[in-house]
Amino acid sequence: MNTPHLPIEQLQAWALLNSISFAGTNVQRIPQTSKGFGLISNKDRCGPATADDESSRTLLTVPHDLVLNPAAVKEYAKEDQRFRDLLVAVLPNKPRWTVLLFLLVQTALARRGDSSAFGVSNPWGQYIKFLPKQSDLLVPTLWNESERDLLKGTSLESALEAKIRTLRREFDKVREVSSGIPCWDELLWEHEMVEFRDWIFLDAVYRSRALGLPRSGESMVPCLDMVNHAEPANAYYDENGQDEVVLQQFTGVDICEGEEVTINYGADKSAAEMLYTYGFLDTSCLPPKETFDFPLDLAFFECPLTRAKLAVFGEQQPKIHLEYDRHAGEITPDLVHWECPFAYLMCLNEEDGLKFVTLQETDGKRELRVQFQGEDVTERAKDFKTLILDHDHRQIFKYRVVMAVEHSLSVELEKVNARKQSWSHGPAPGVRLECFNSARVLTEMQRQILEAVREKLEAEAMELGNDHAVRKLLEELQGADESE
Ligand SMILES: C[S@@+](CC[C@H](N)C(=O)[O-])C[C@H]1O[C@@H](n2cnc3c(N)ncnc32)[C@H](O)[C@@H]1O
Repeated sequence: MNTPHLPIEQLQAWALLNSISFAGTNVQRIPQTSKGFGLISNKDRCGPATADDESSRTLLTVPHDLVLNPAAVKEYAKEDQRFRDLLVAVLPNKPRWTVLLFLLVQTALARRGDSSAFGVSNPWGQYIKFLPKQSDLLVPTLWNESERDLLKGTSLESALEAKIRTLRREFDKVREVSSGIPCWDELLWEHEMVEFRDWIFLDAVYRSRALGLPRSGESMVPCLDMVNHAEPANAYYDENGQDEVVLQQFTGVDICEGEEVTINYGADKSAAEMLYTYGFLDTSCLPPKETFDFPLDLAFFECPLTRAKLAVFGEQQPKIHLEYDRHAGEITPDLVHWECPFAYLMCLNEEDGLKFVTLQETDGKRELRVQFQGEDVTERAKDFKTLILDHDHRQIFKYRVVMAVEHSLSVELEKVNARKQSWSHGPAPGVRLECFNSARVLTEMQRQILEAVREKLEAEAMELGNDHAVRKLLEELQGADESE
């Protein structure tokens, strides 16, 4: 079901009604781009040389009570008994979830049309009608299956799968709990007013439009969330002495009549993060450090202790973290860096001095502890890279780690390389050009980094292979293979 939309020309009237002031700016569609709407200056503005004259630099002011964040939703719930019941029943365990629940209810009310029977009306009930349509939001959780396939072999493949699983769990819980409350069952489910795709959409909306306010924290601010990203940007947001959210022109920066007003969504965000969060990649201003994670392939170790190792490490899907220092130059093995703390624990066995014990606590609970060379090291489970340094076989352990990480990266590279040819054919039917282009840029960038890390790992394996103990181990393994 679609949410009714309001033409963007009506935004000024909605803003006036809610005491938002645009100071010589207005929201318009940005032509010849896939940006959607943006904020445009209606006049020439010479950037003041100093920060003193705050009011002349102000482009937009939004009252504090329109800011949407978990605290604001809790305030709203104080006035609206039925929503409060829903919140208490669902018991969202993450603050973000509280906001999504609020937006889901506003969506259902907007679709129903007559919301008078359903509690306290809220400006967001109208504002959500100015938000992009689901088909216009290019955040990858909303890409179709063929588009998502393009991200196979990139760091976003497993991140997206995990995210969709989490969203599914959340939505199922909302559905299960709210259908047990008659008024919410009627509004949300009786006429299938909302569905899973709405939950994915609202998550994408909040992720791509929330800003980190200095005092109020992560929040969505109506109208300010119409401002697009640029690097360098010509404006920034802040909270003033009256608790209002203000958009300010940078000192010393001019903005011409008709020019777009922009902010910076985060100078340190990697390409993958930009695509995941906002659905676009701006290759003209990539951050100095590119960082991303890949899952470590646990099957490689064929280890019966895997579950115990994961439990003491405290992660279910440990990652290999990769970094590339873009400012230092082209992508080469000496400018890339890898980390995988779990692999150092994963590569150890009982014969290396690793032991798991369960302790009975005074309250009857049992606790899993890990020992290494006779010492309890549970609190240092993430630091086996250091713990192995005193061991006679440290070079062998490092060799195992390098081989395991190289194997995992090779699996990803194989997936990426398998699709290399298809990029030259352009997007397949049903794949949007913007998604195709973003996926191609991300894939190629990460492929080059993966190749450089793999080269580095090969060099590290070669160096470790010169170690006497490692050579002996390799000869033994080779002997065992030949005798099989
Ligand atoms: C905070 S909203 C900005 C308002 C949005 N353009 C709209 O029409 O509602 C963020 C979204 O705007 C788009 N966007 C912002 N900056 C962009 C840029 N530099 N290039 C392409 N899209 C951009 C992306 O779709 C992003 O998810």
